[in-house]
Amino acid sequence: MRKPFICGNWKMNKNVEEAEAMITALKDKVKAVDNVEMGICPTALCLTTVKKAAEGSDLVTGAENIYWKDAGAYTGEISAKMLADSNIEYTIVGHSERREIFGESDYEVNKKVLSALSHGVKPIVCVGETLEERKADQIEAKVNFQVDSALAGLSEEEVEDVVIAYEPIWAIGTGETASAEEANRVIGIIRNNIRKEFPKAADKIRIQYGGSVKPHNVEEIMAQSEIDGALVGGASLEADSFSEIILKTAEIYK
Ligand SMILES: O=C[C@H](O)COP(=O)(O)O
Repeated sequence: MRKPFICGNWKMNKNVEEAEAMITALKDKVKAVDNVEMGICPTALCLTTVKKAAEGSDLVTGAENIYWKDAGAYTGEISAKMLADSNIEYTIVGHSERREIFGESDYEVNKKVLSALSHGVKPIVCVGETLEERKADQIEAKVNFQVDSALAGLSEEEVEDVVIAYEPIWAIGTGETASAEEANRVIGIIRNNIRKEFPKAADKIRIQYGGSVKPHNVEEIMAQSEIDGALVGGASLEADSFSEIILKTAEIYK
């Protein structure tokens, strides 16, 4: 069985003091959990604070974005090598906000995935369709293209270390979710597509759902057979709501 992964994406929220306080509160609430991988992706400014505050717990830390070069004249960027040097385990790559607001392409997403893996940092690759694409029956074409592009050039072993987050763009921060069955259906499509090129990795790779995951809907989502966790935005900002999501997932996987 794949170990579920519940990961918070704080986006551009929390200063250093708030980050430390939240992790201190969270780690106490989830200290008994051993069957769910738990993580937080804070801003670059708070990465080492979160890492340090999480010491003594099973919480892992991830960046929200990287650039694919190791070092150099790339103002404003951080590299996978820098994350690895600070023992940061994960990085989100290709979040829809980065694709839409900052124009990040599938080509860049692939370069970032390759760079992350080359430094032992696990990428959480976000994919998902817009409402227009959903209405035009293009969900499958869109997510499979994004996943194929992101995984281009990877070995089967490397694919096992990747996490995919299926986040329908229309469900992010809107309070709207894909029904649990629909999320499960699309995630099944993604897994079957991965199976064509990576038959062994397809059953091992974890595919999360993201988009308005909250304490009140997480049980339904996590009860689905293809869904291996959640990438949580808004509800990861408070220790109470995020720990509730983790504890309910742990209960389902008992
Ligand atoms: O990365 C997380 C997603 O964008 C979901 O955000 P949300 O839970 O606030 O809808």
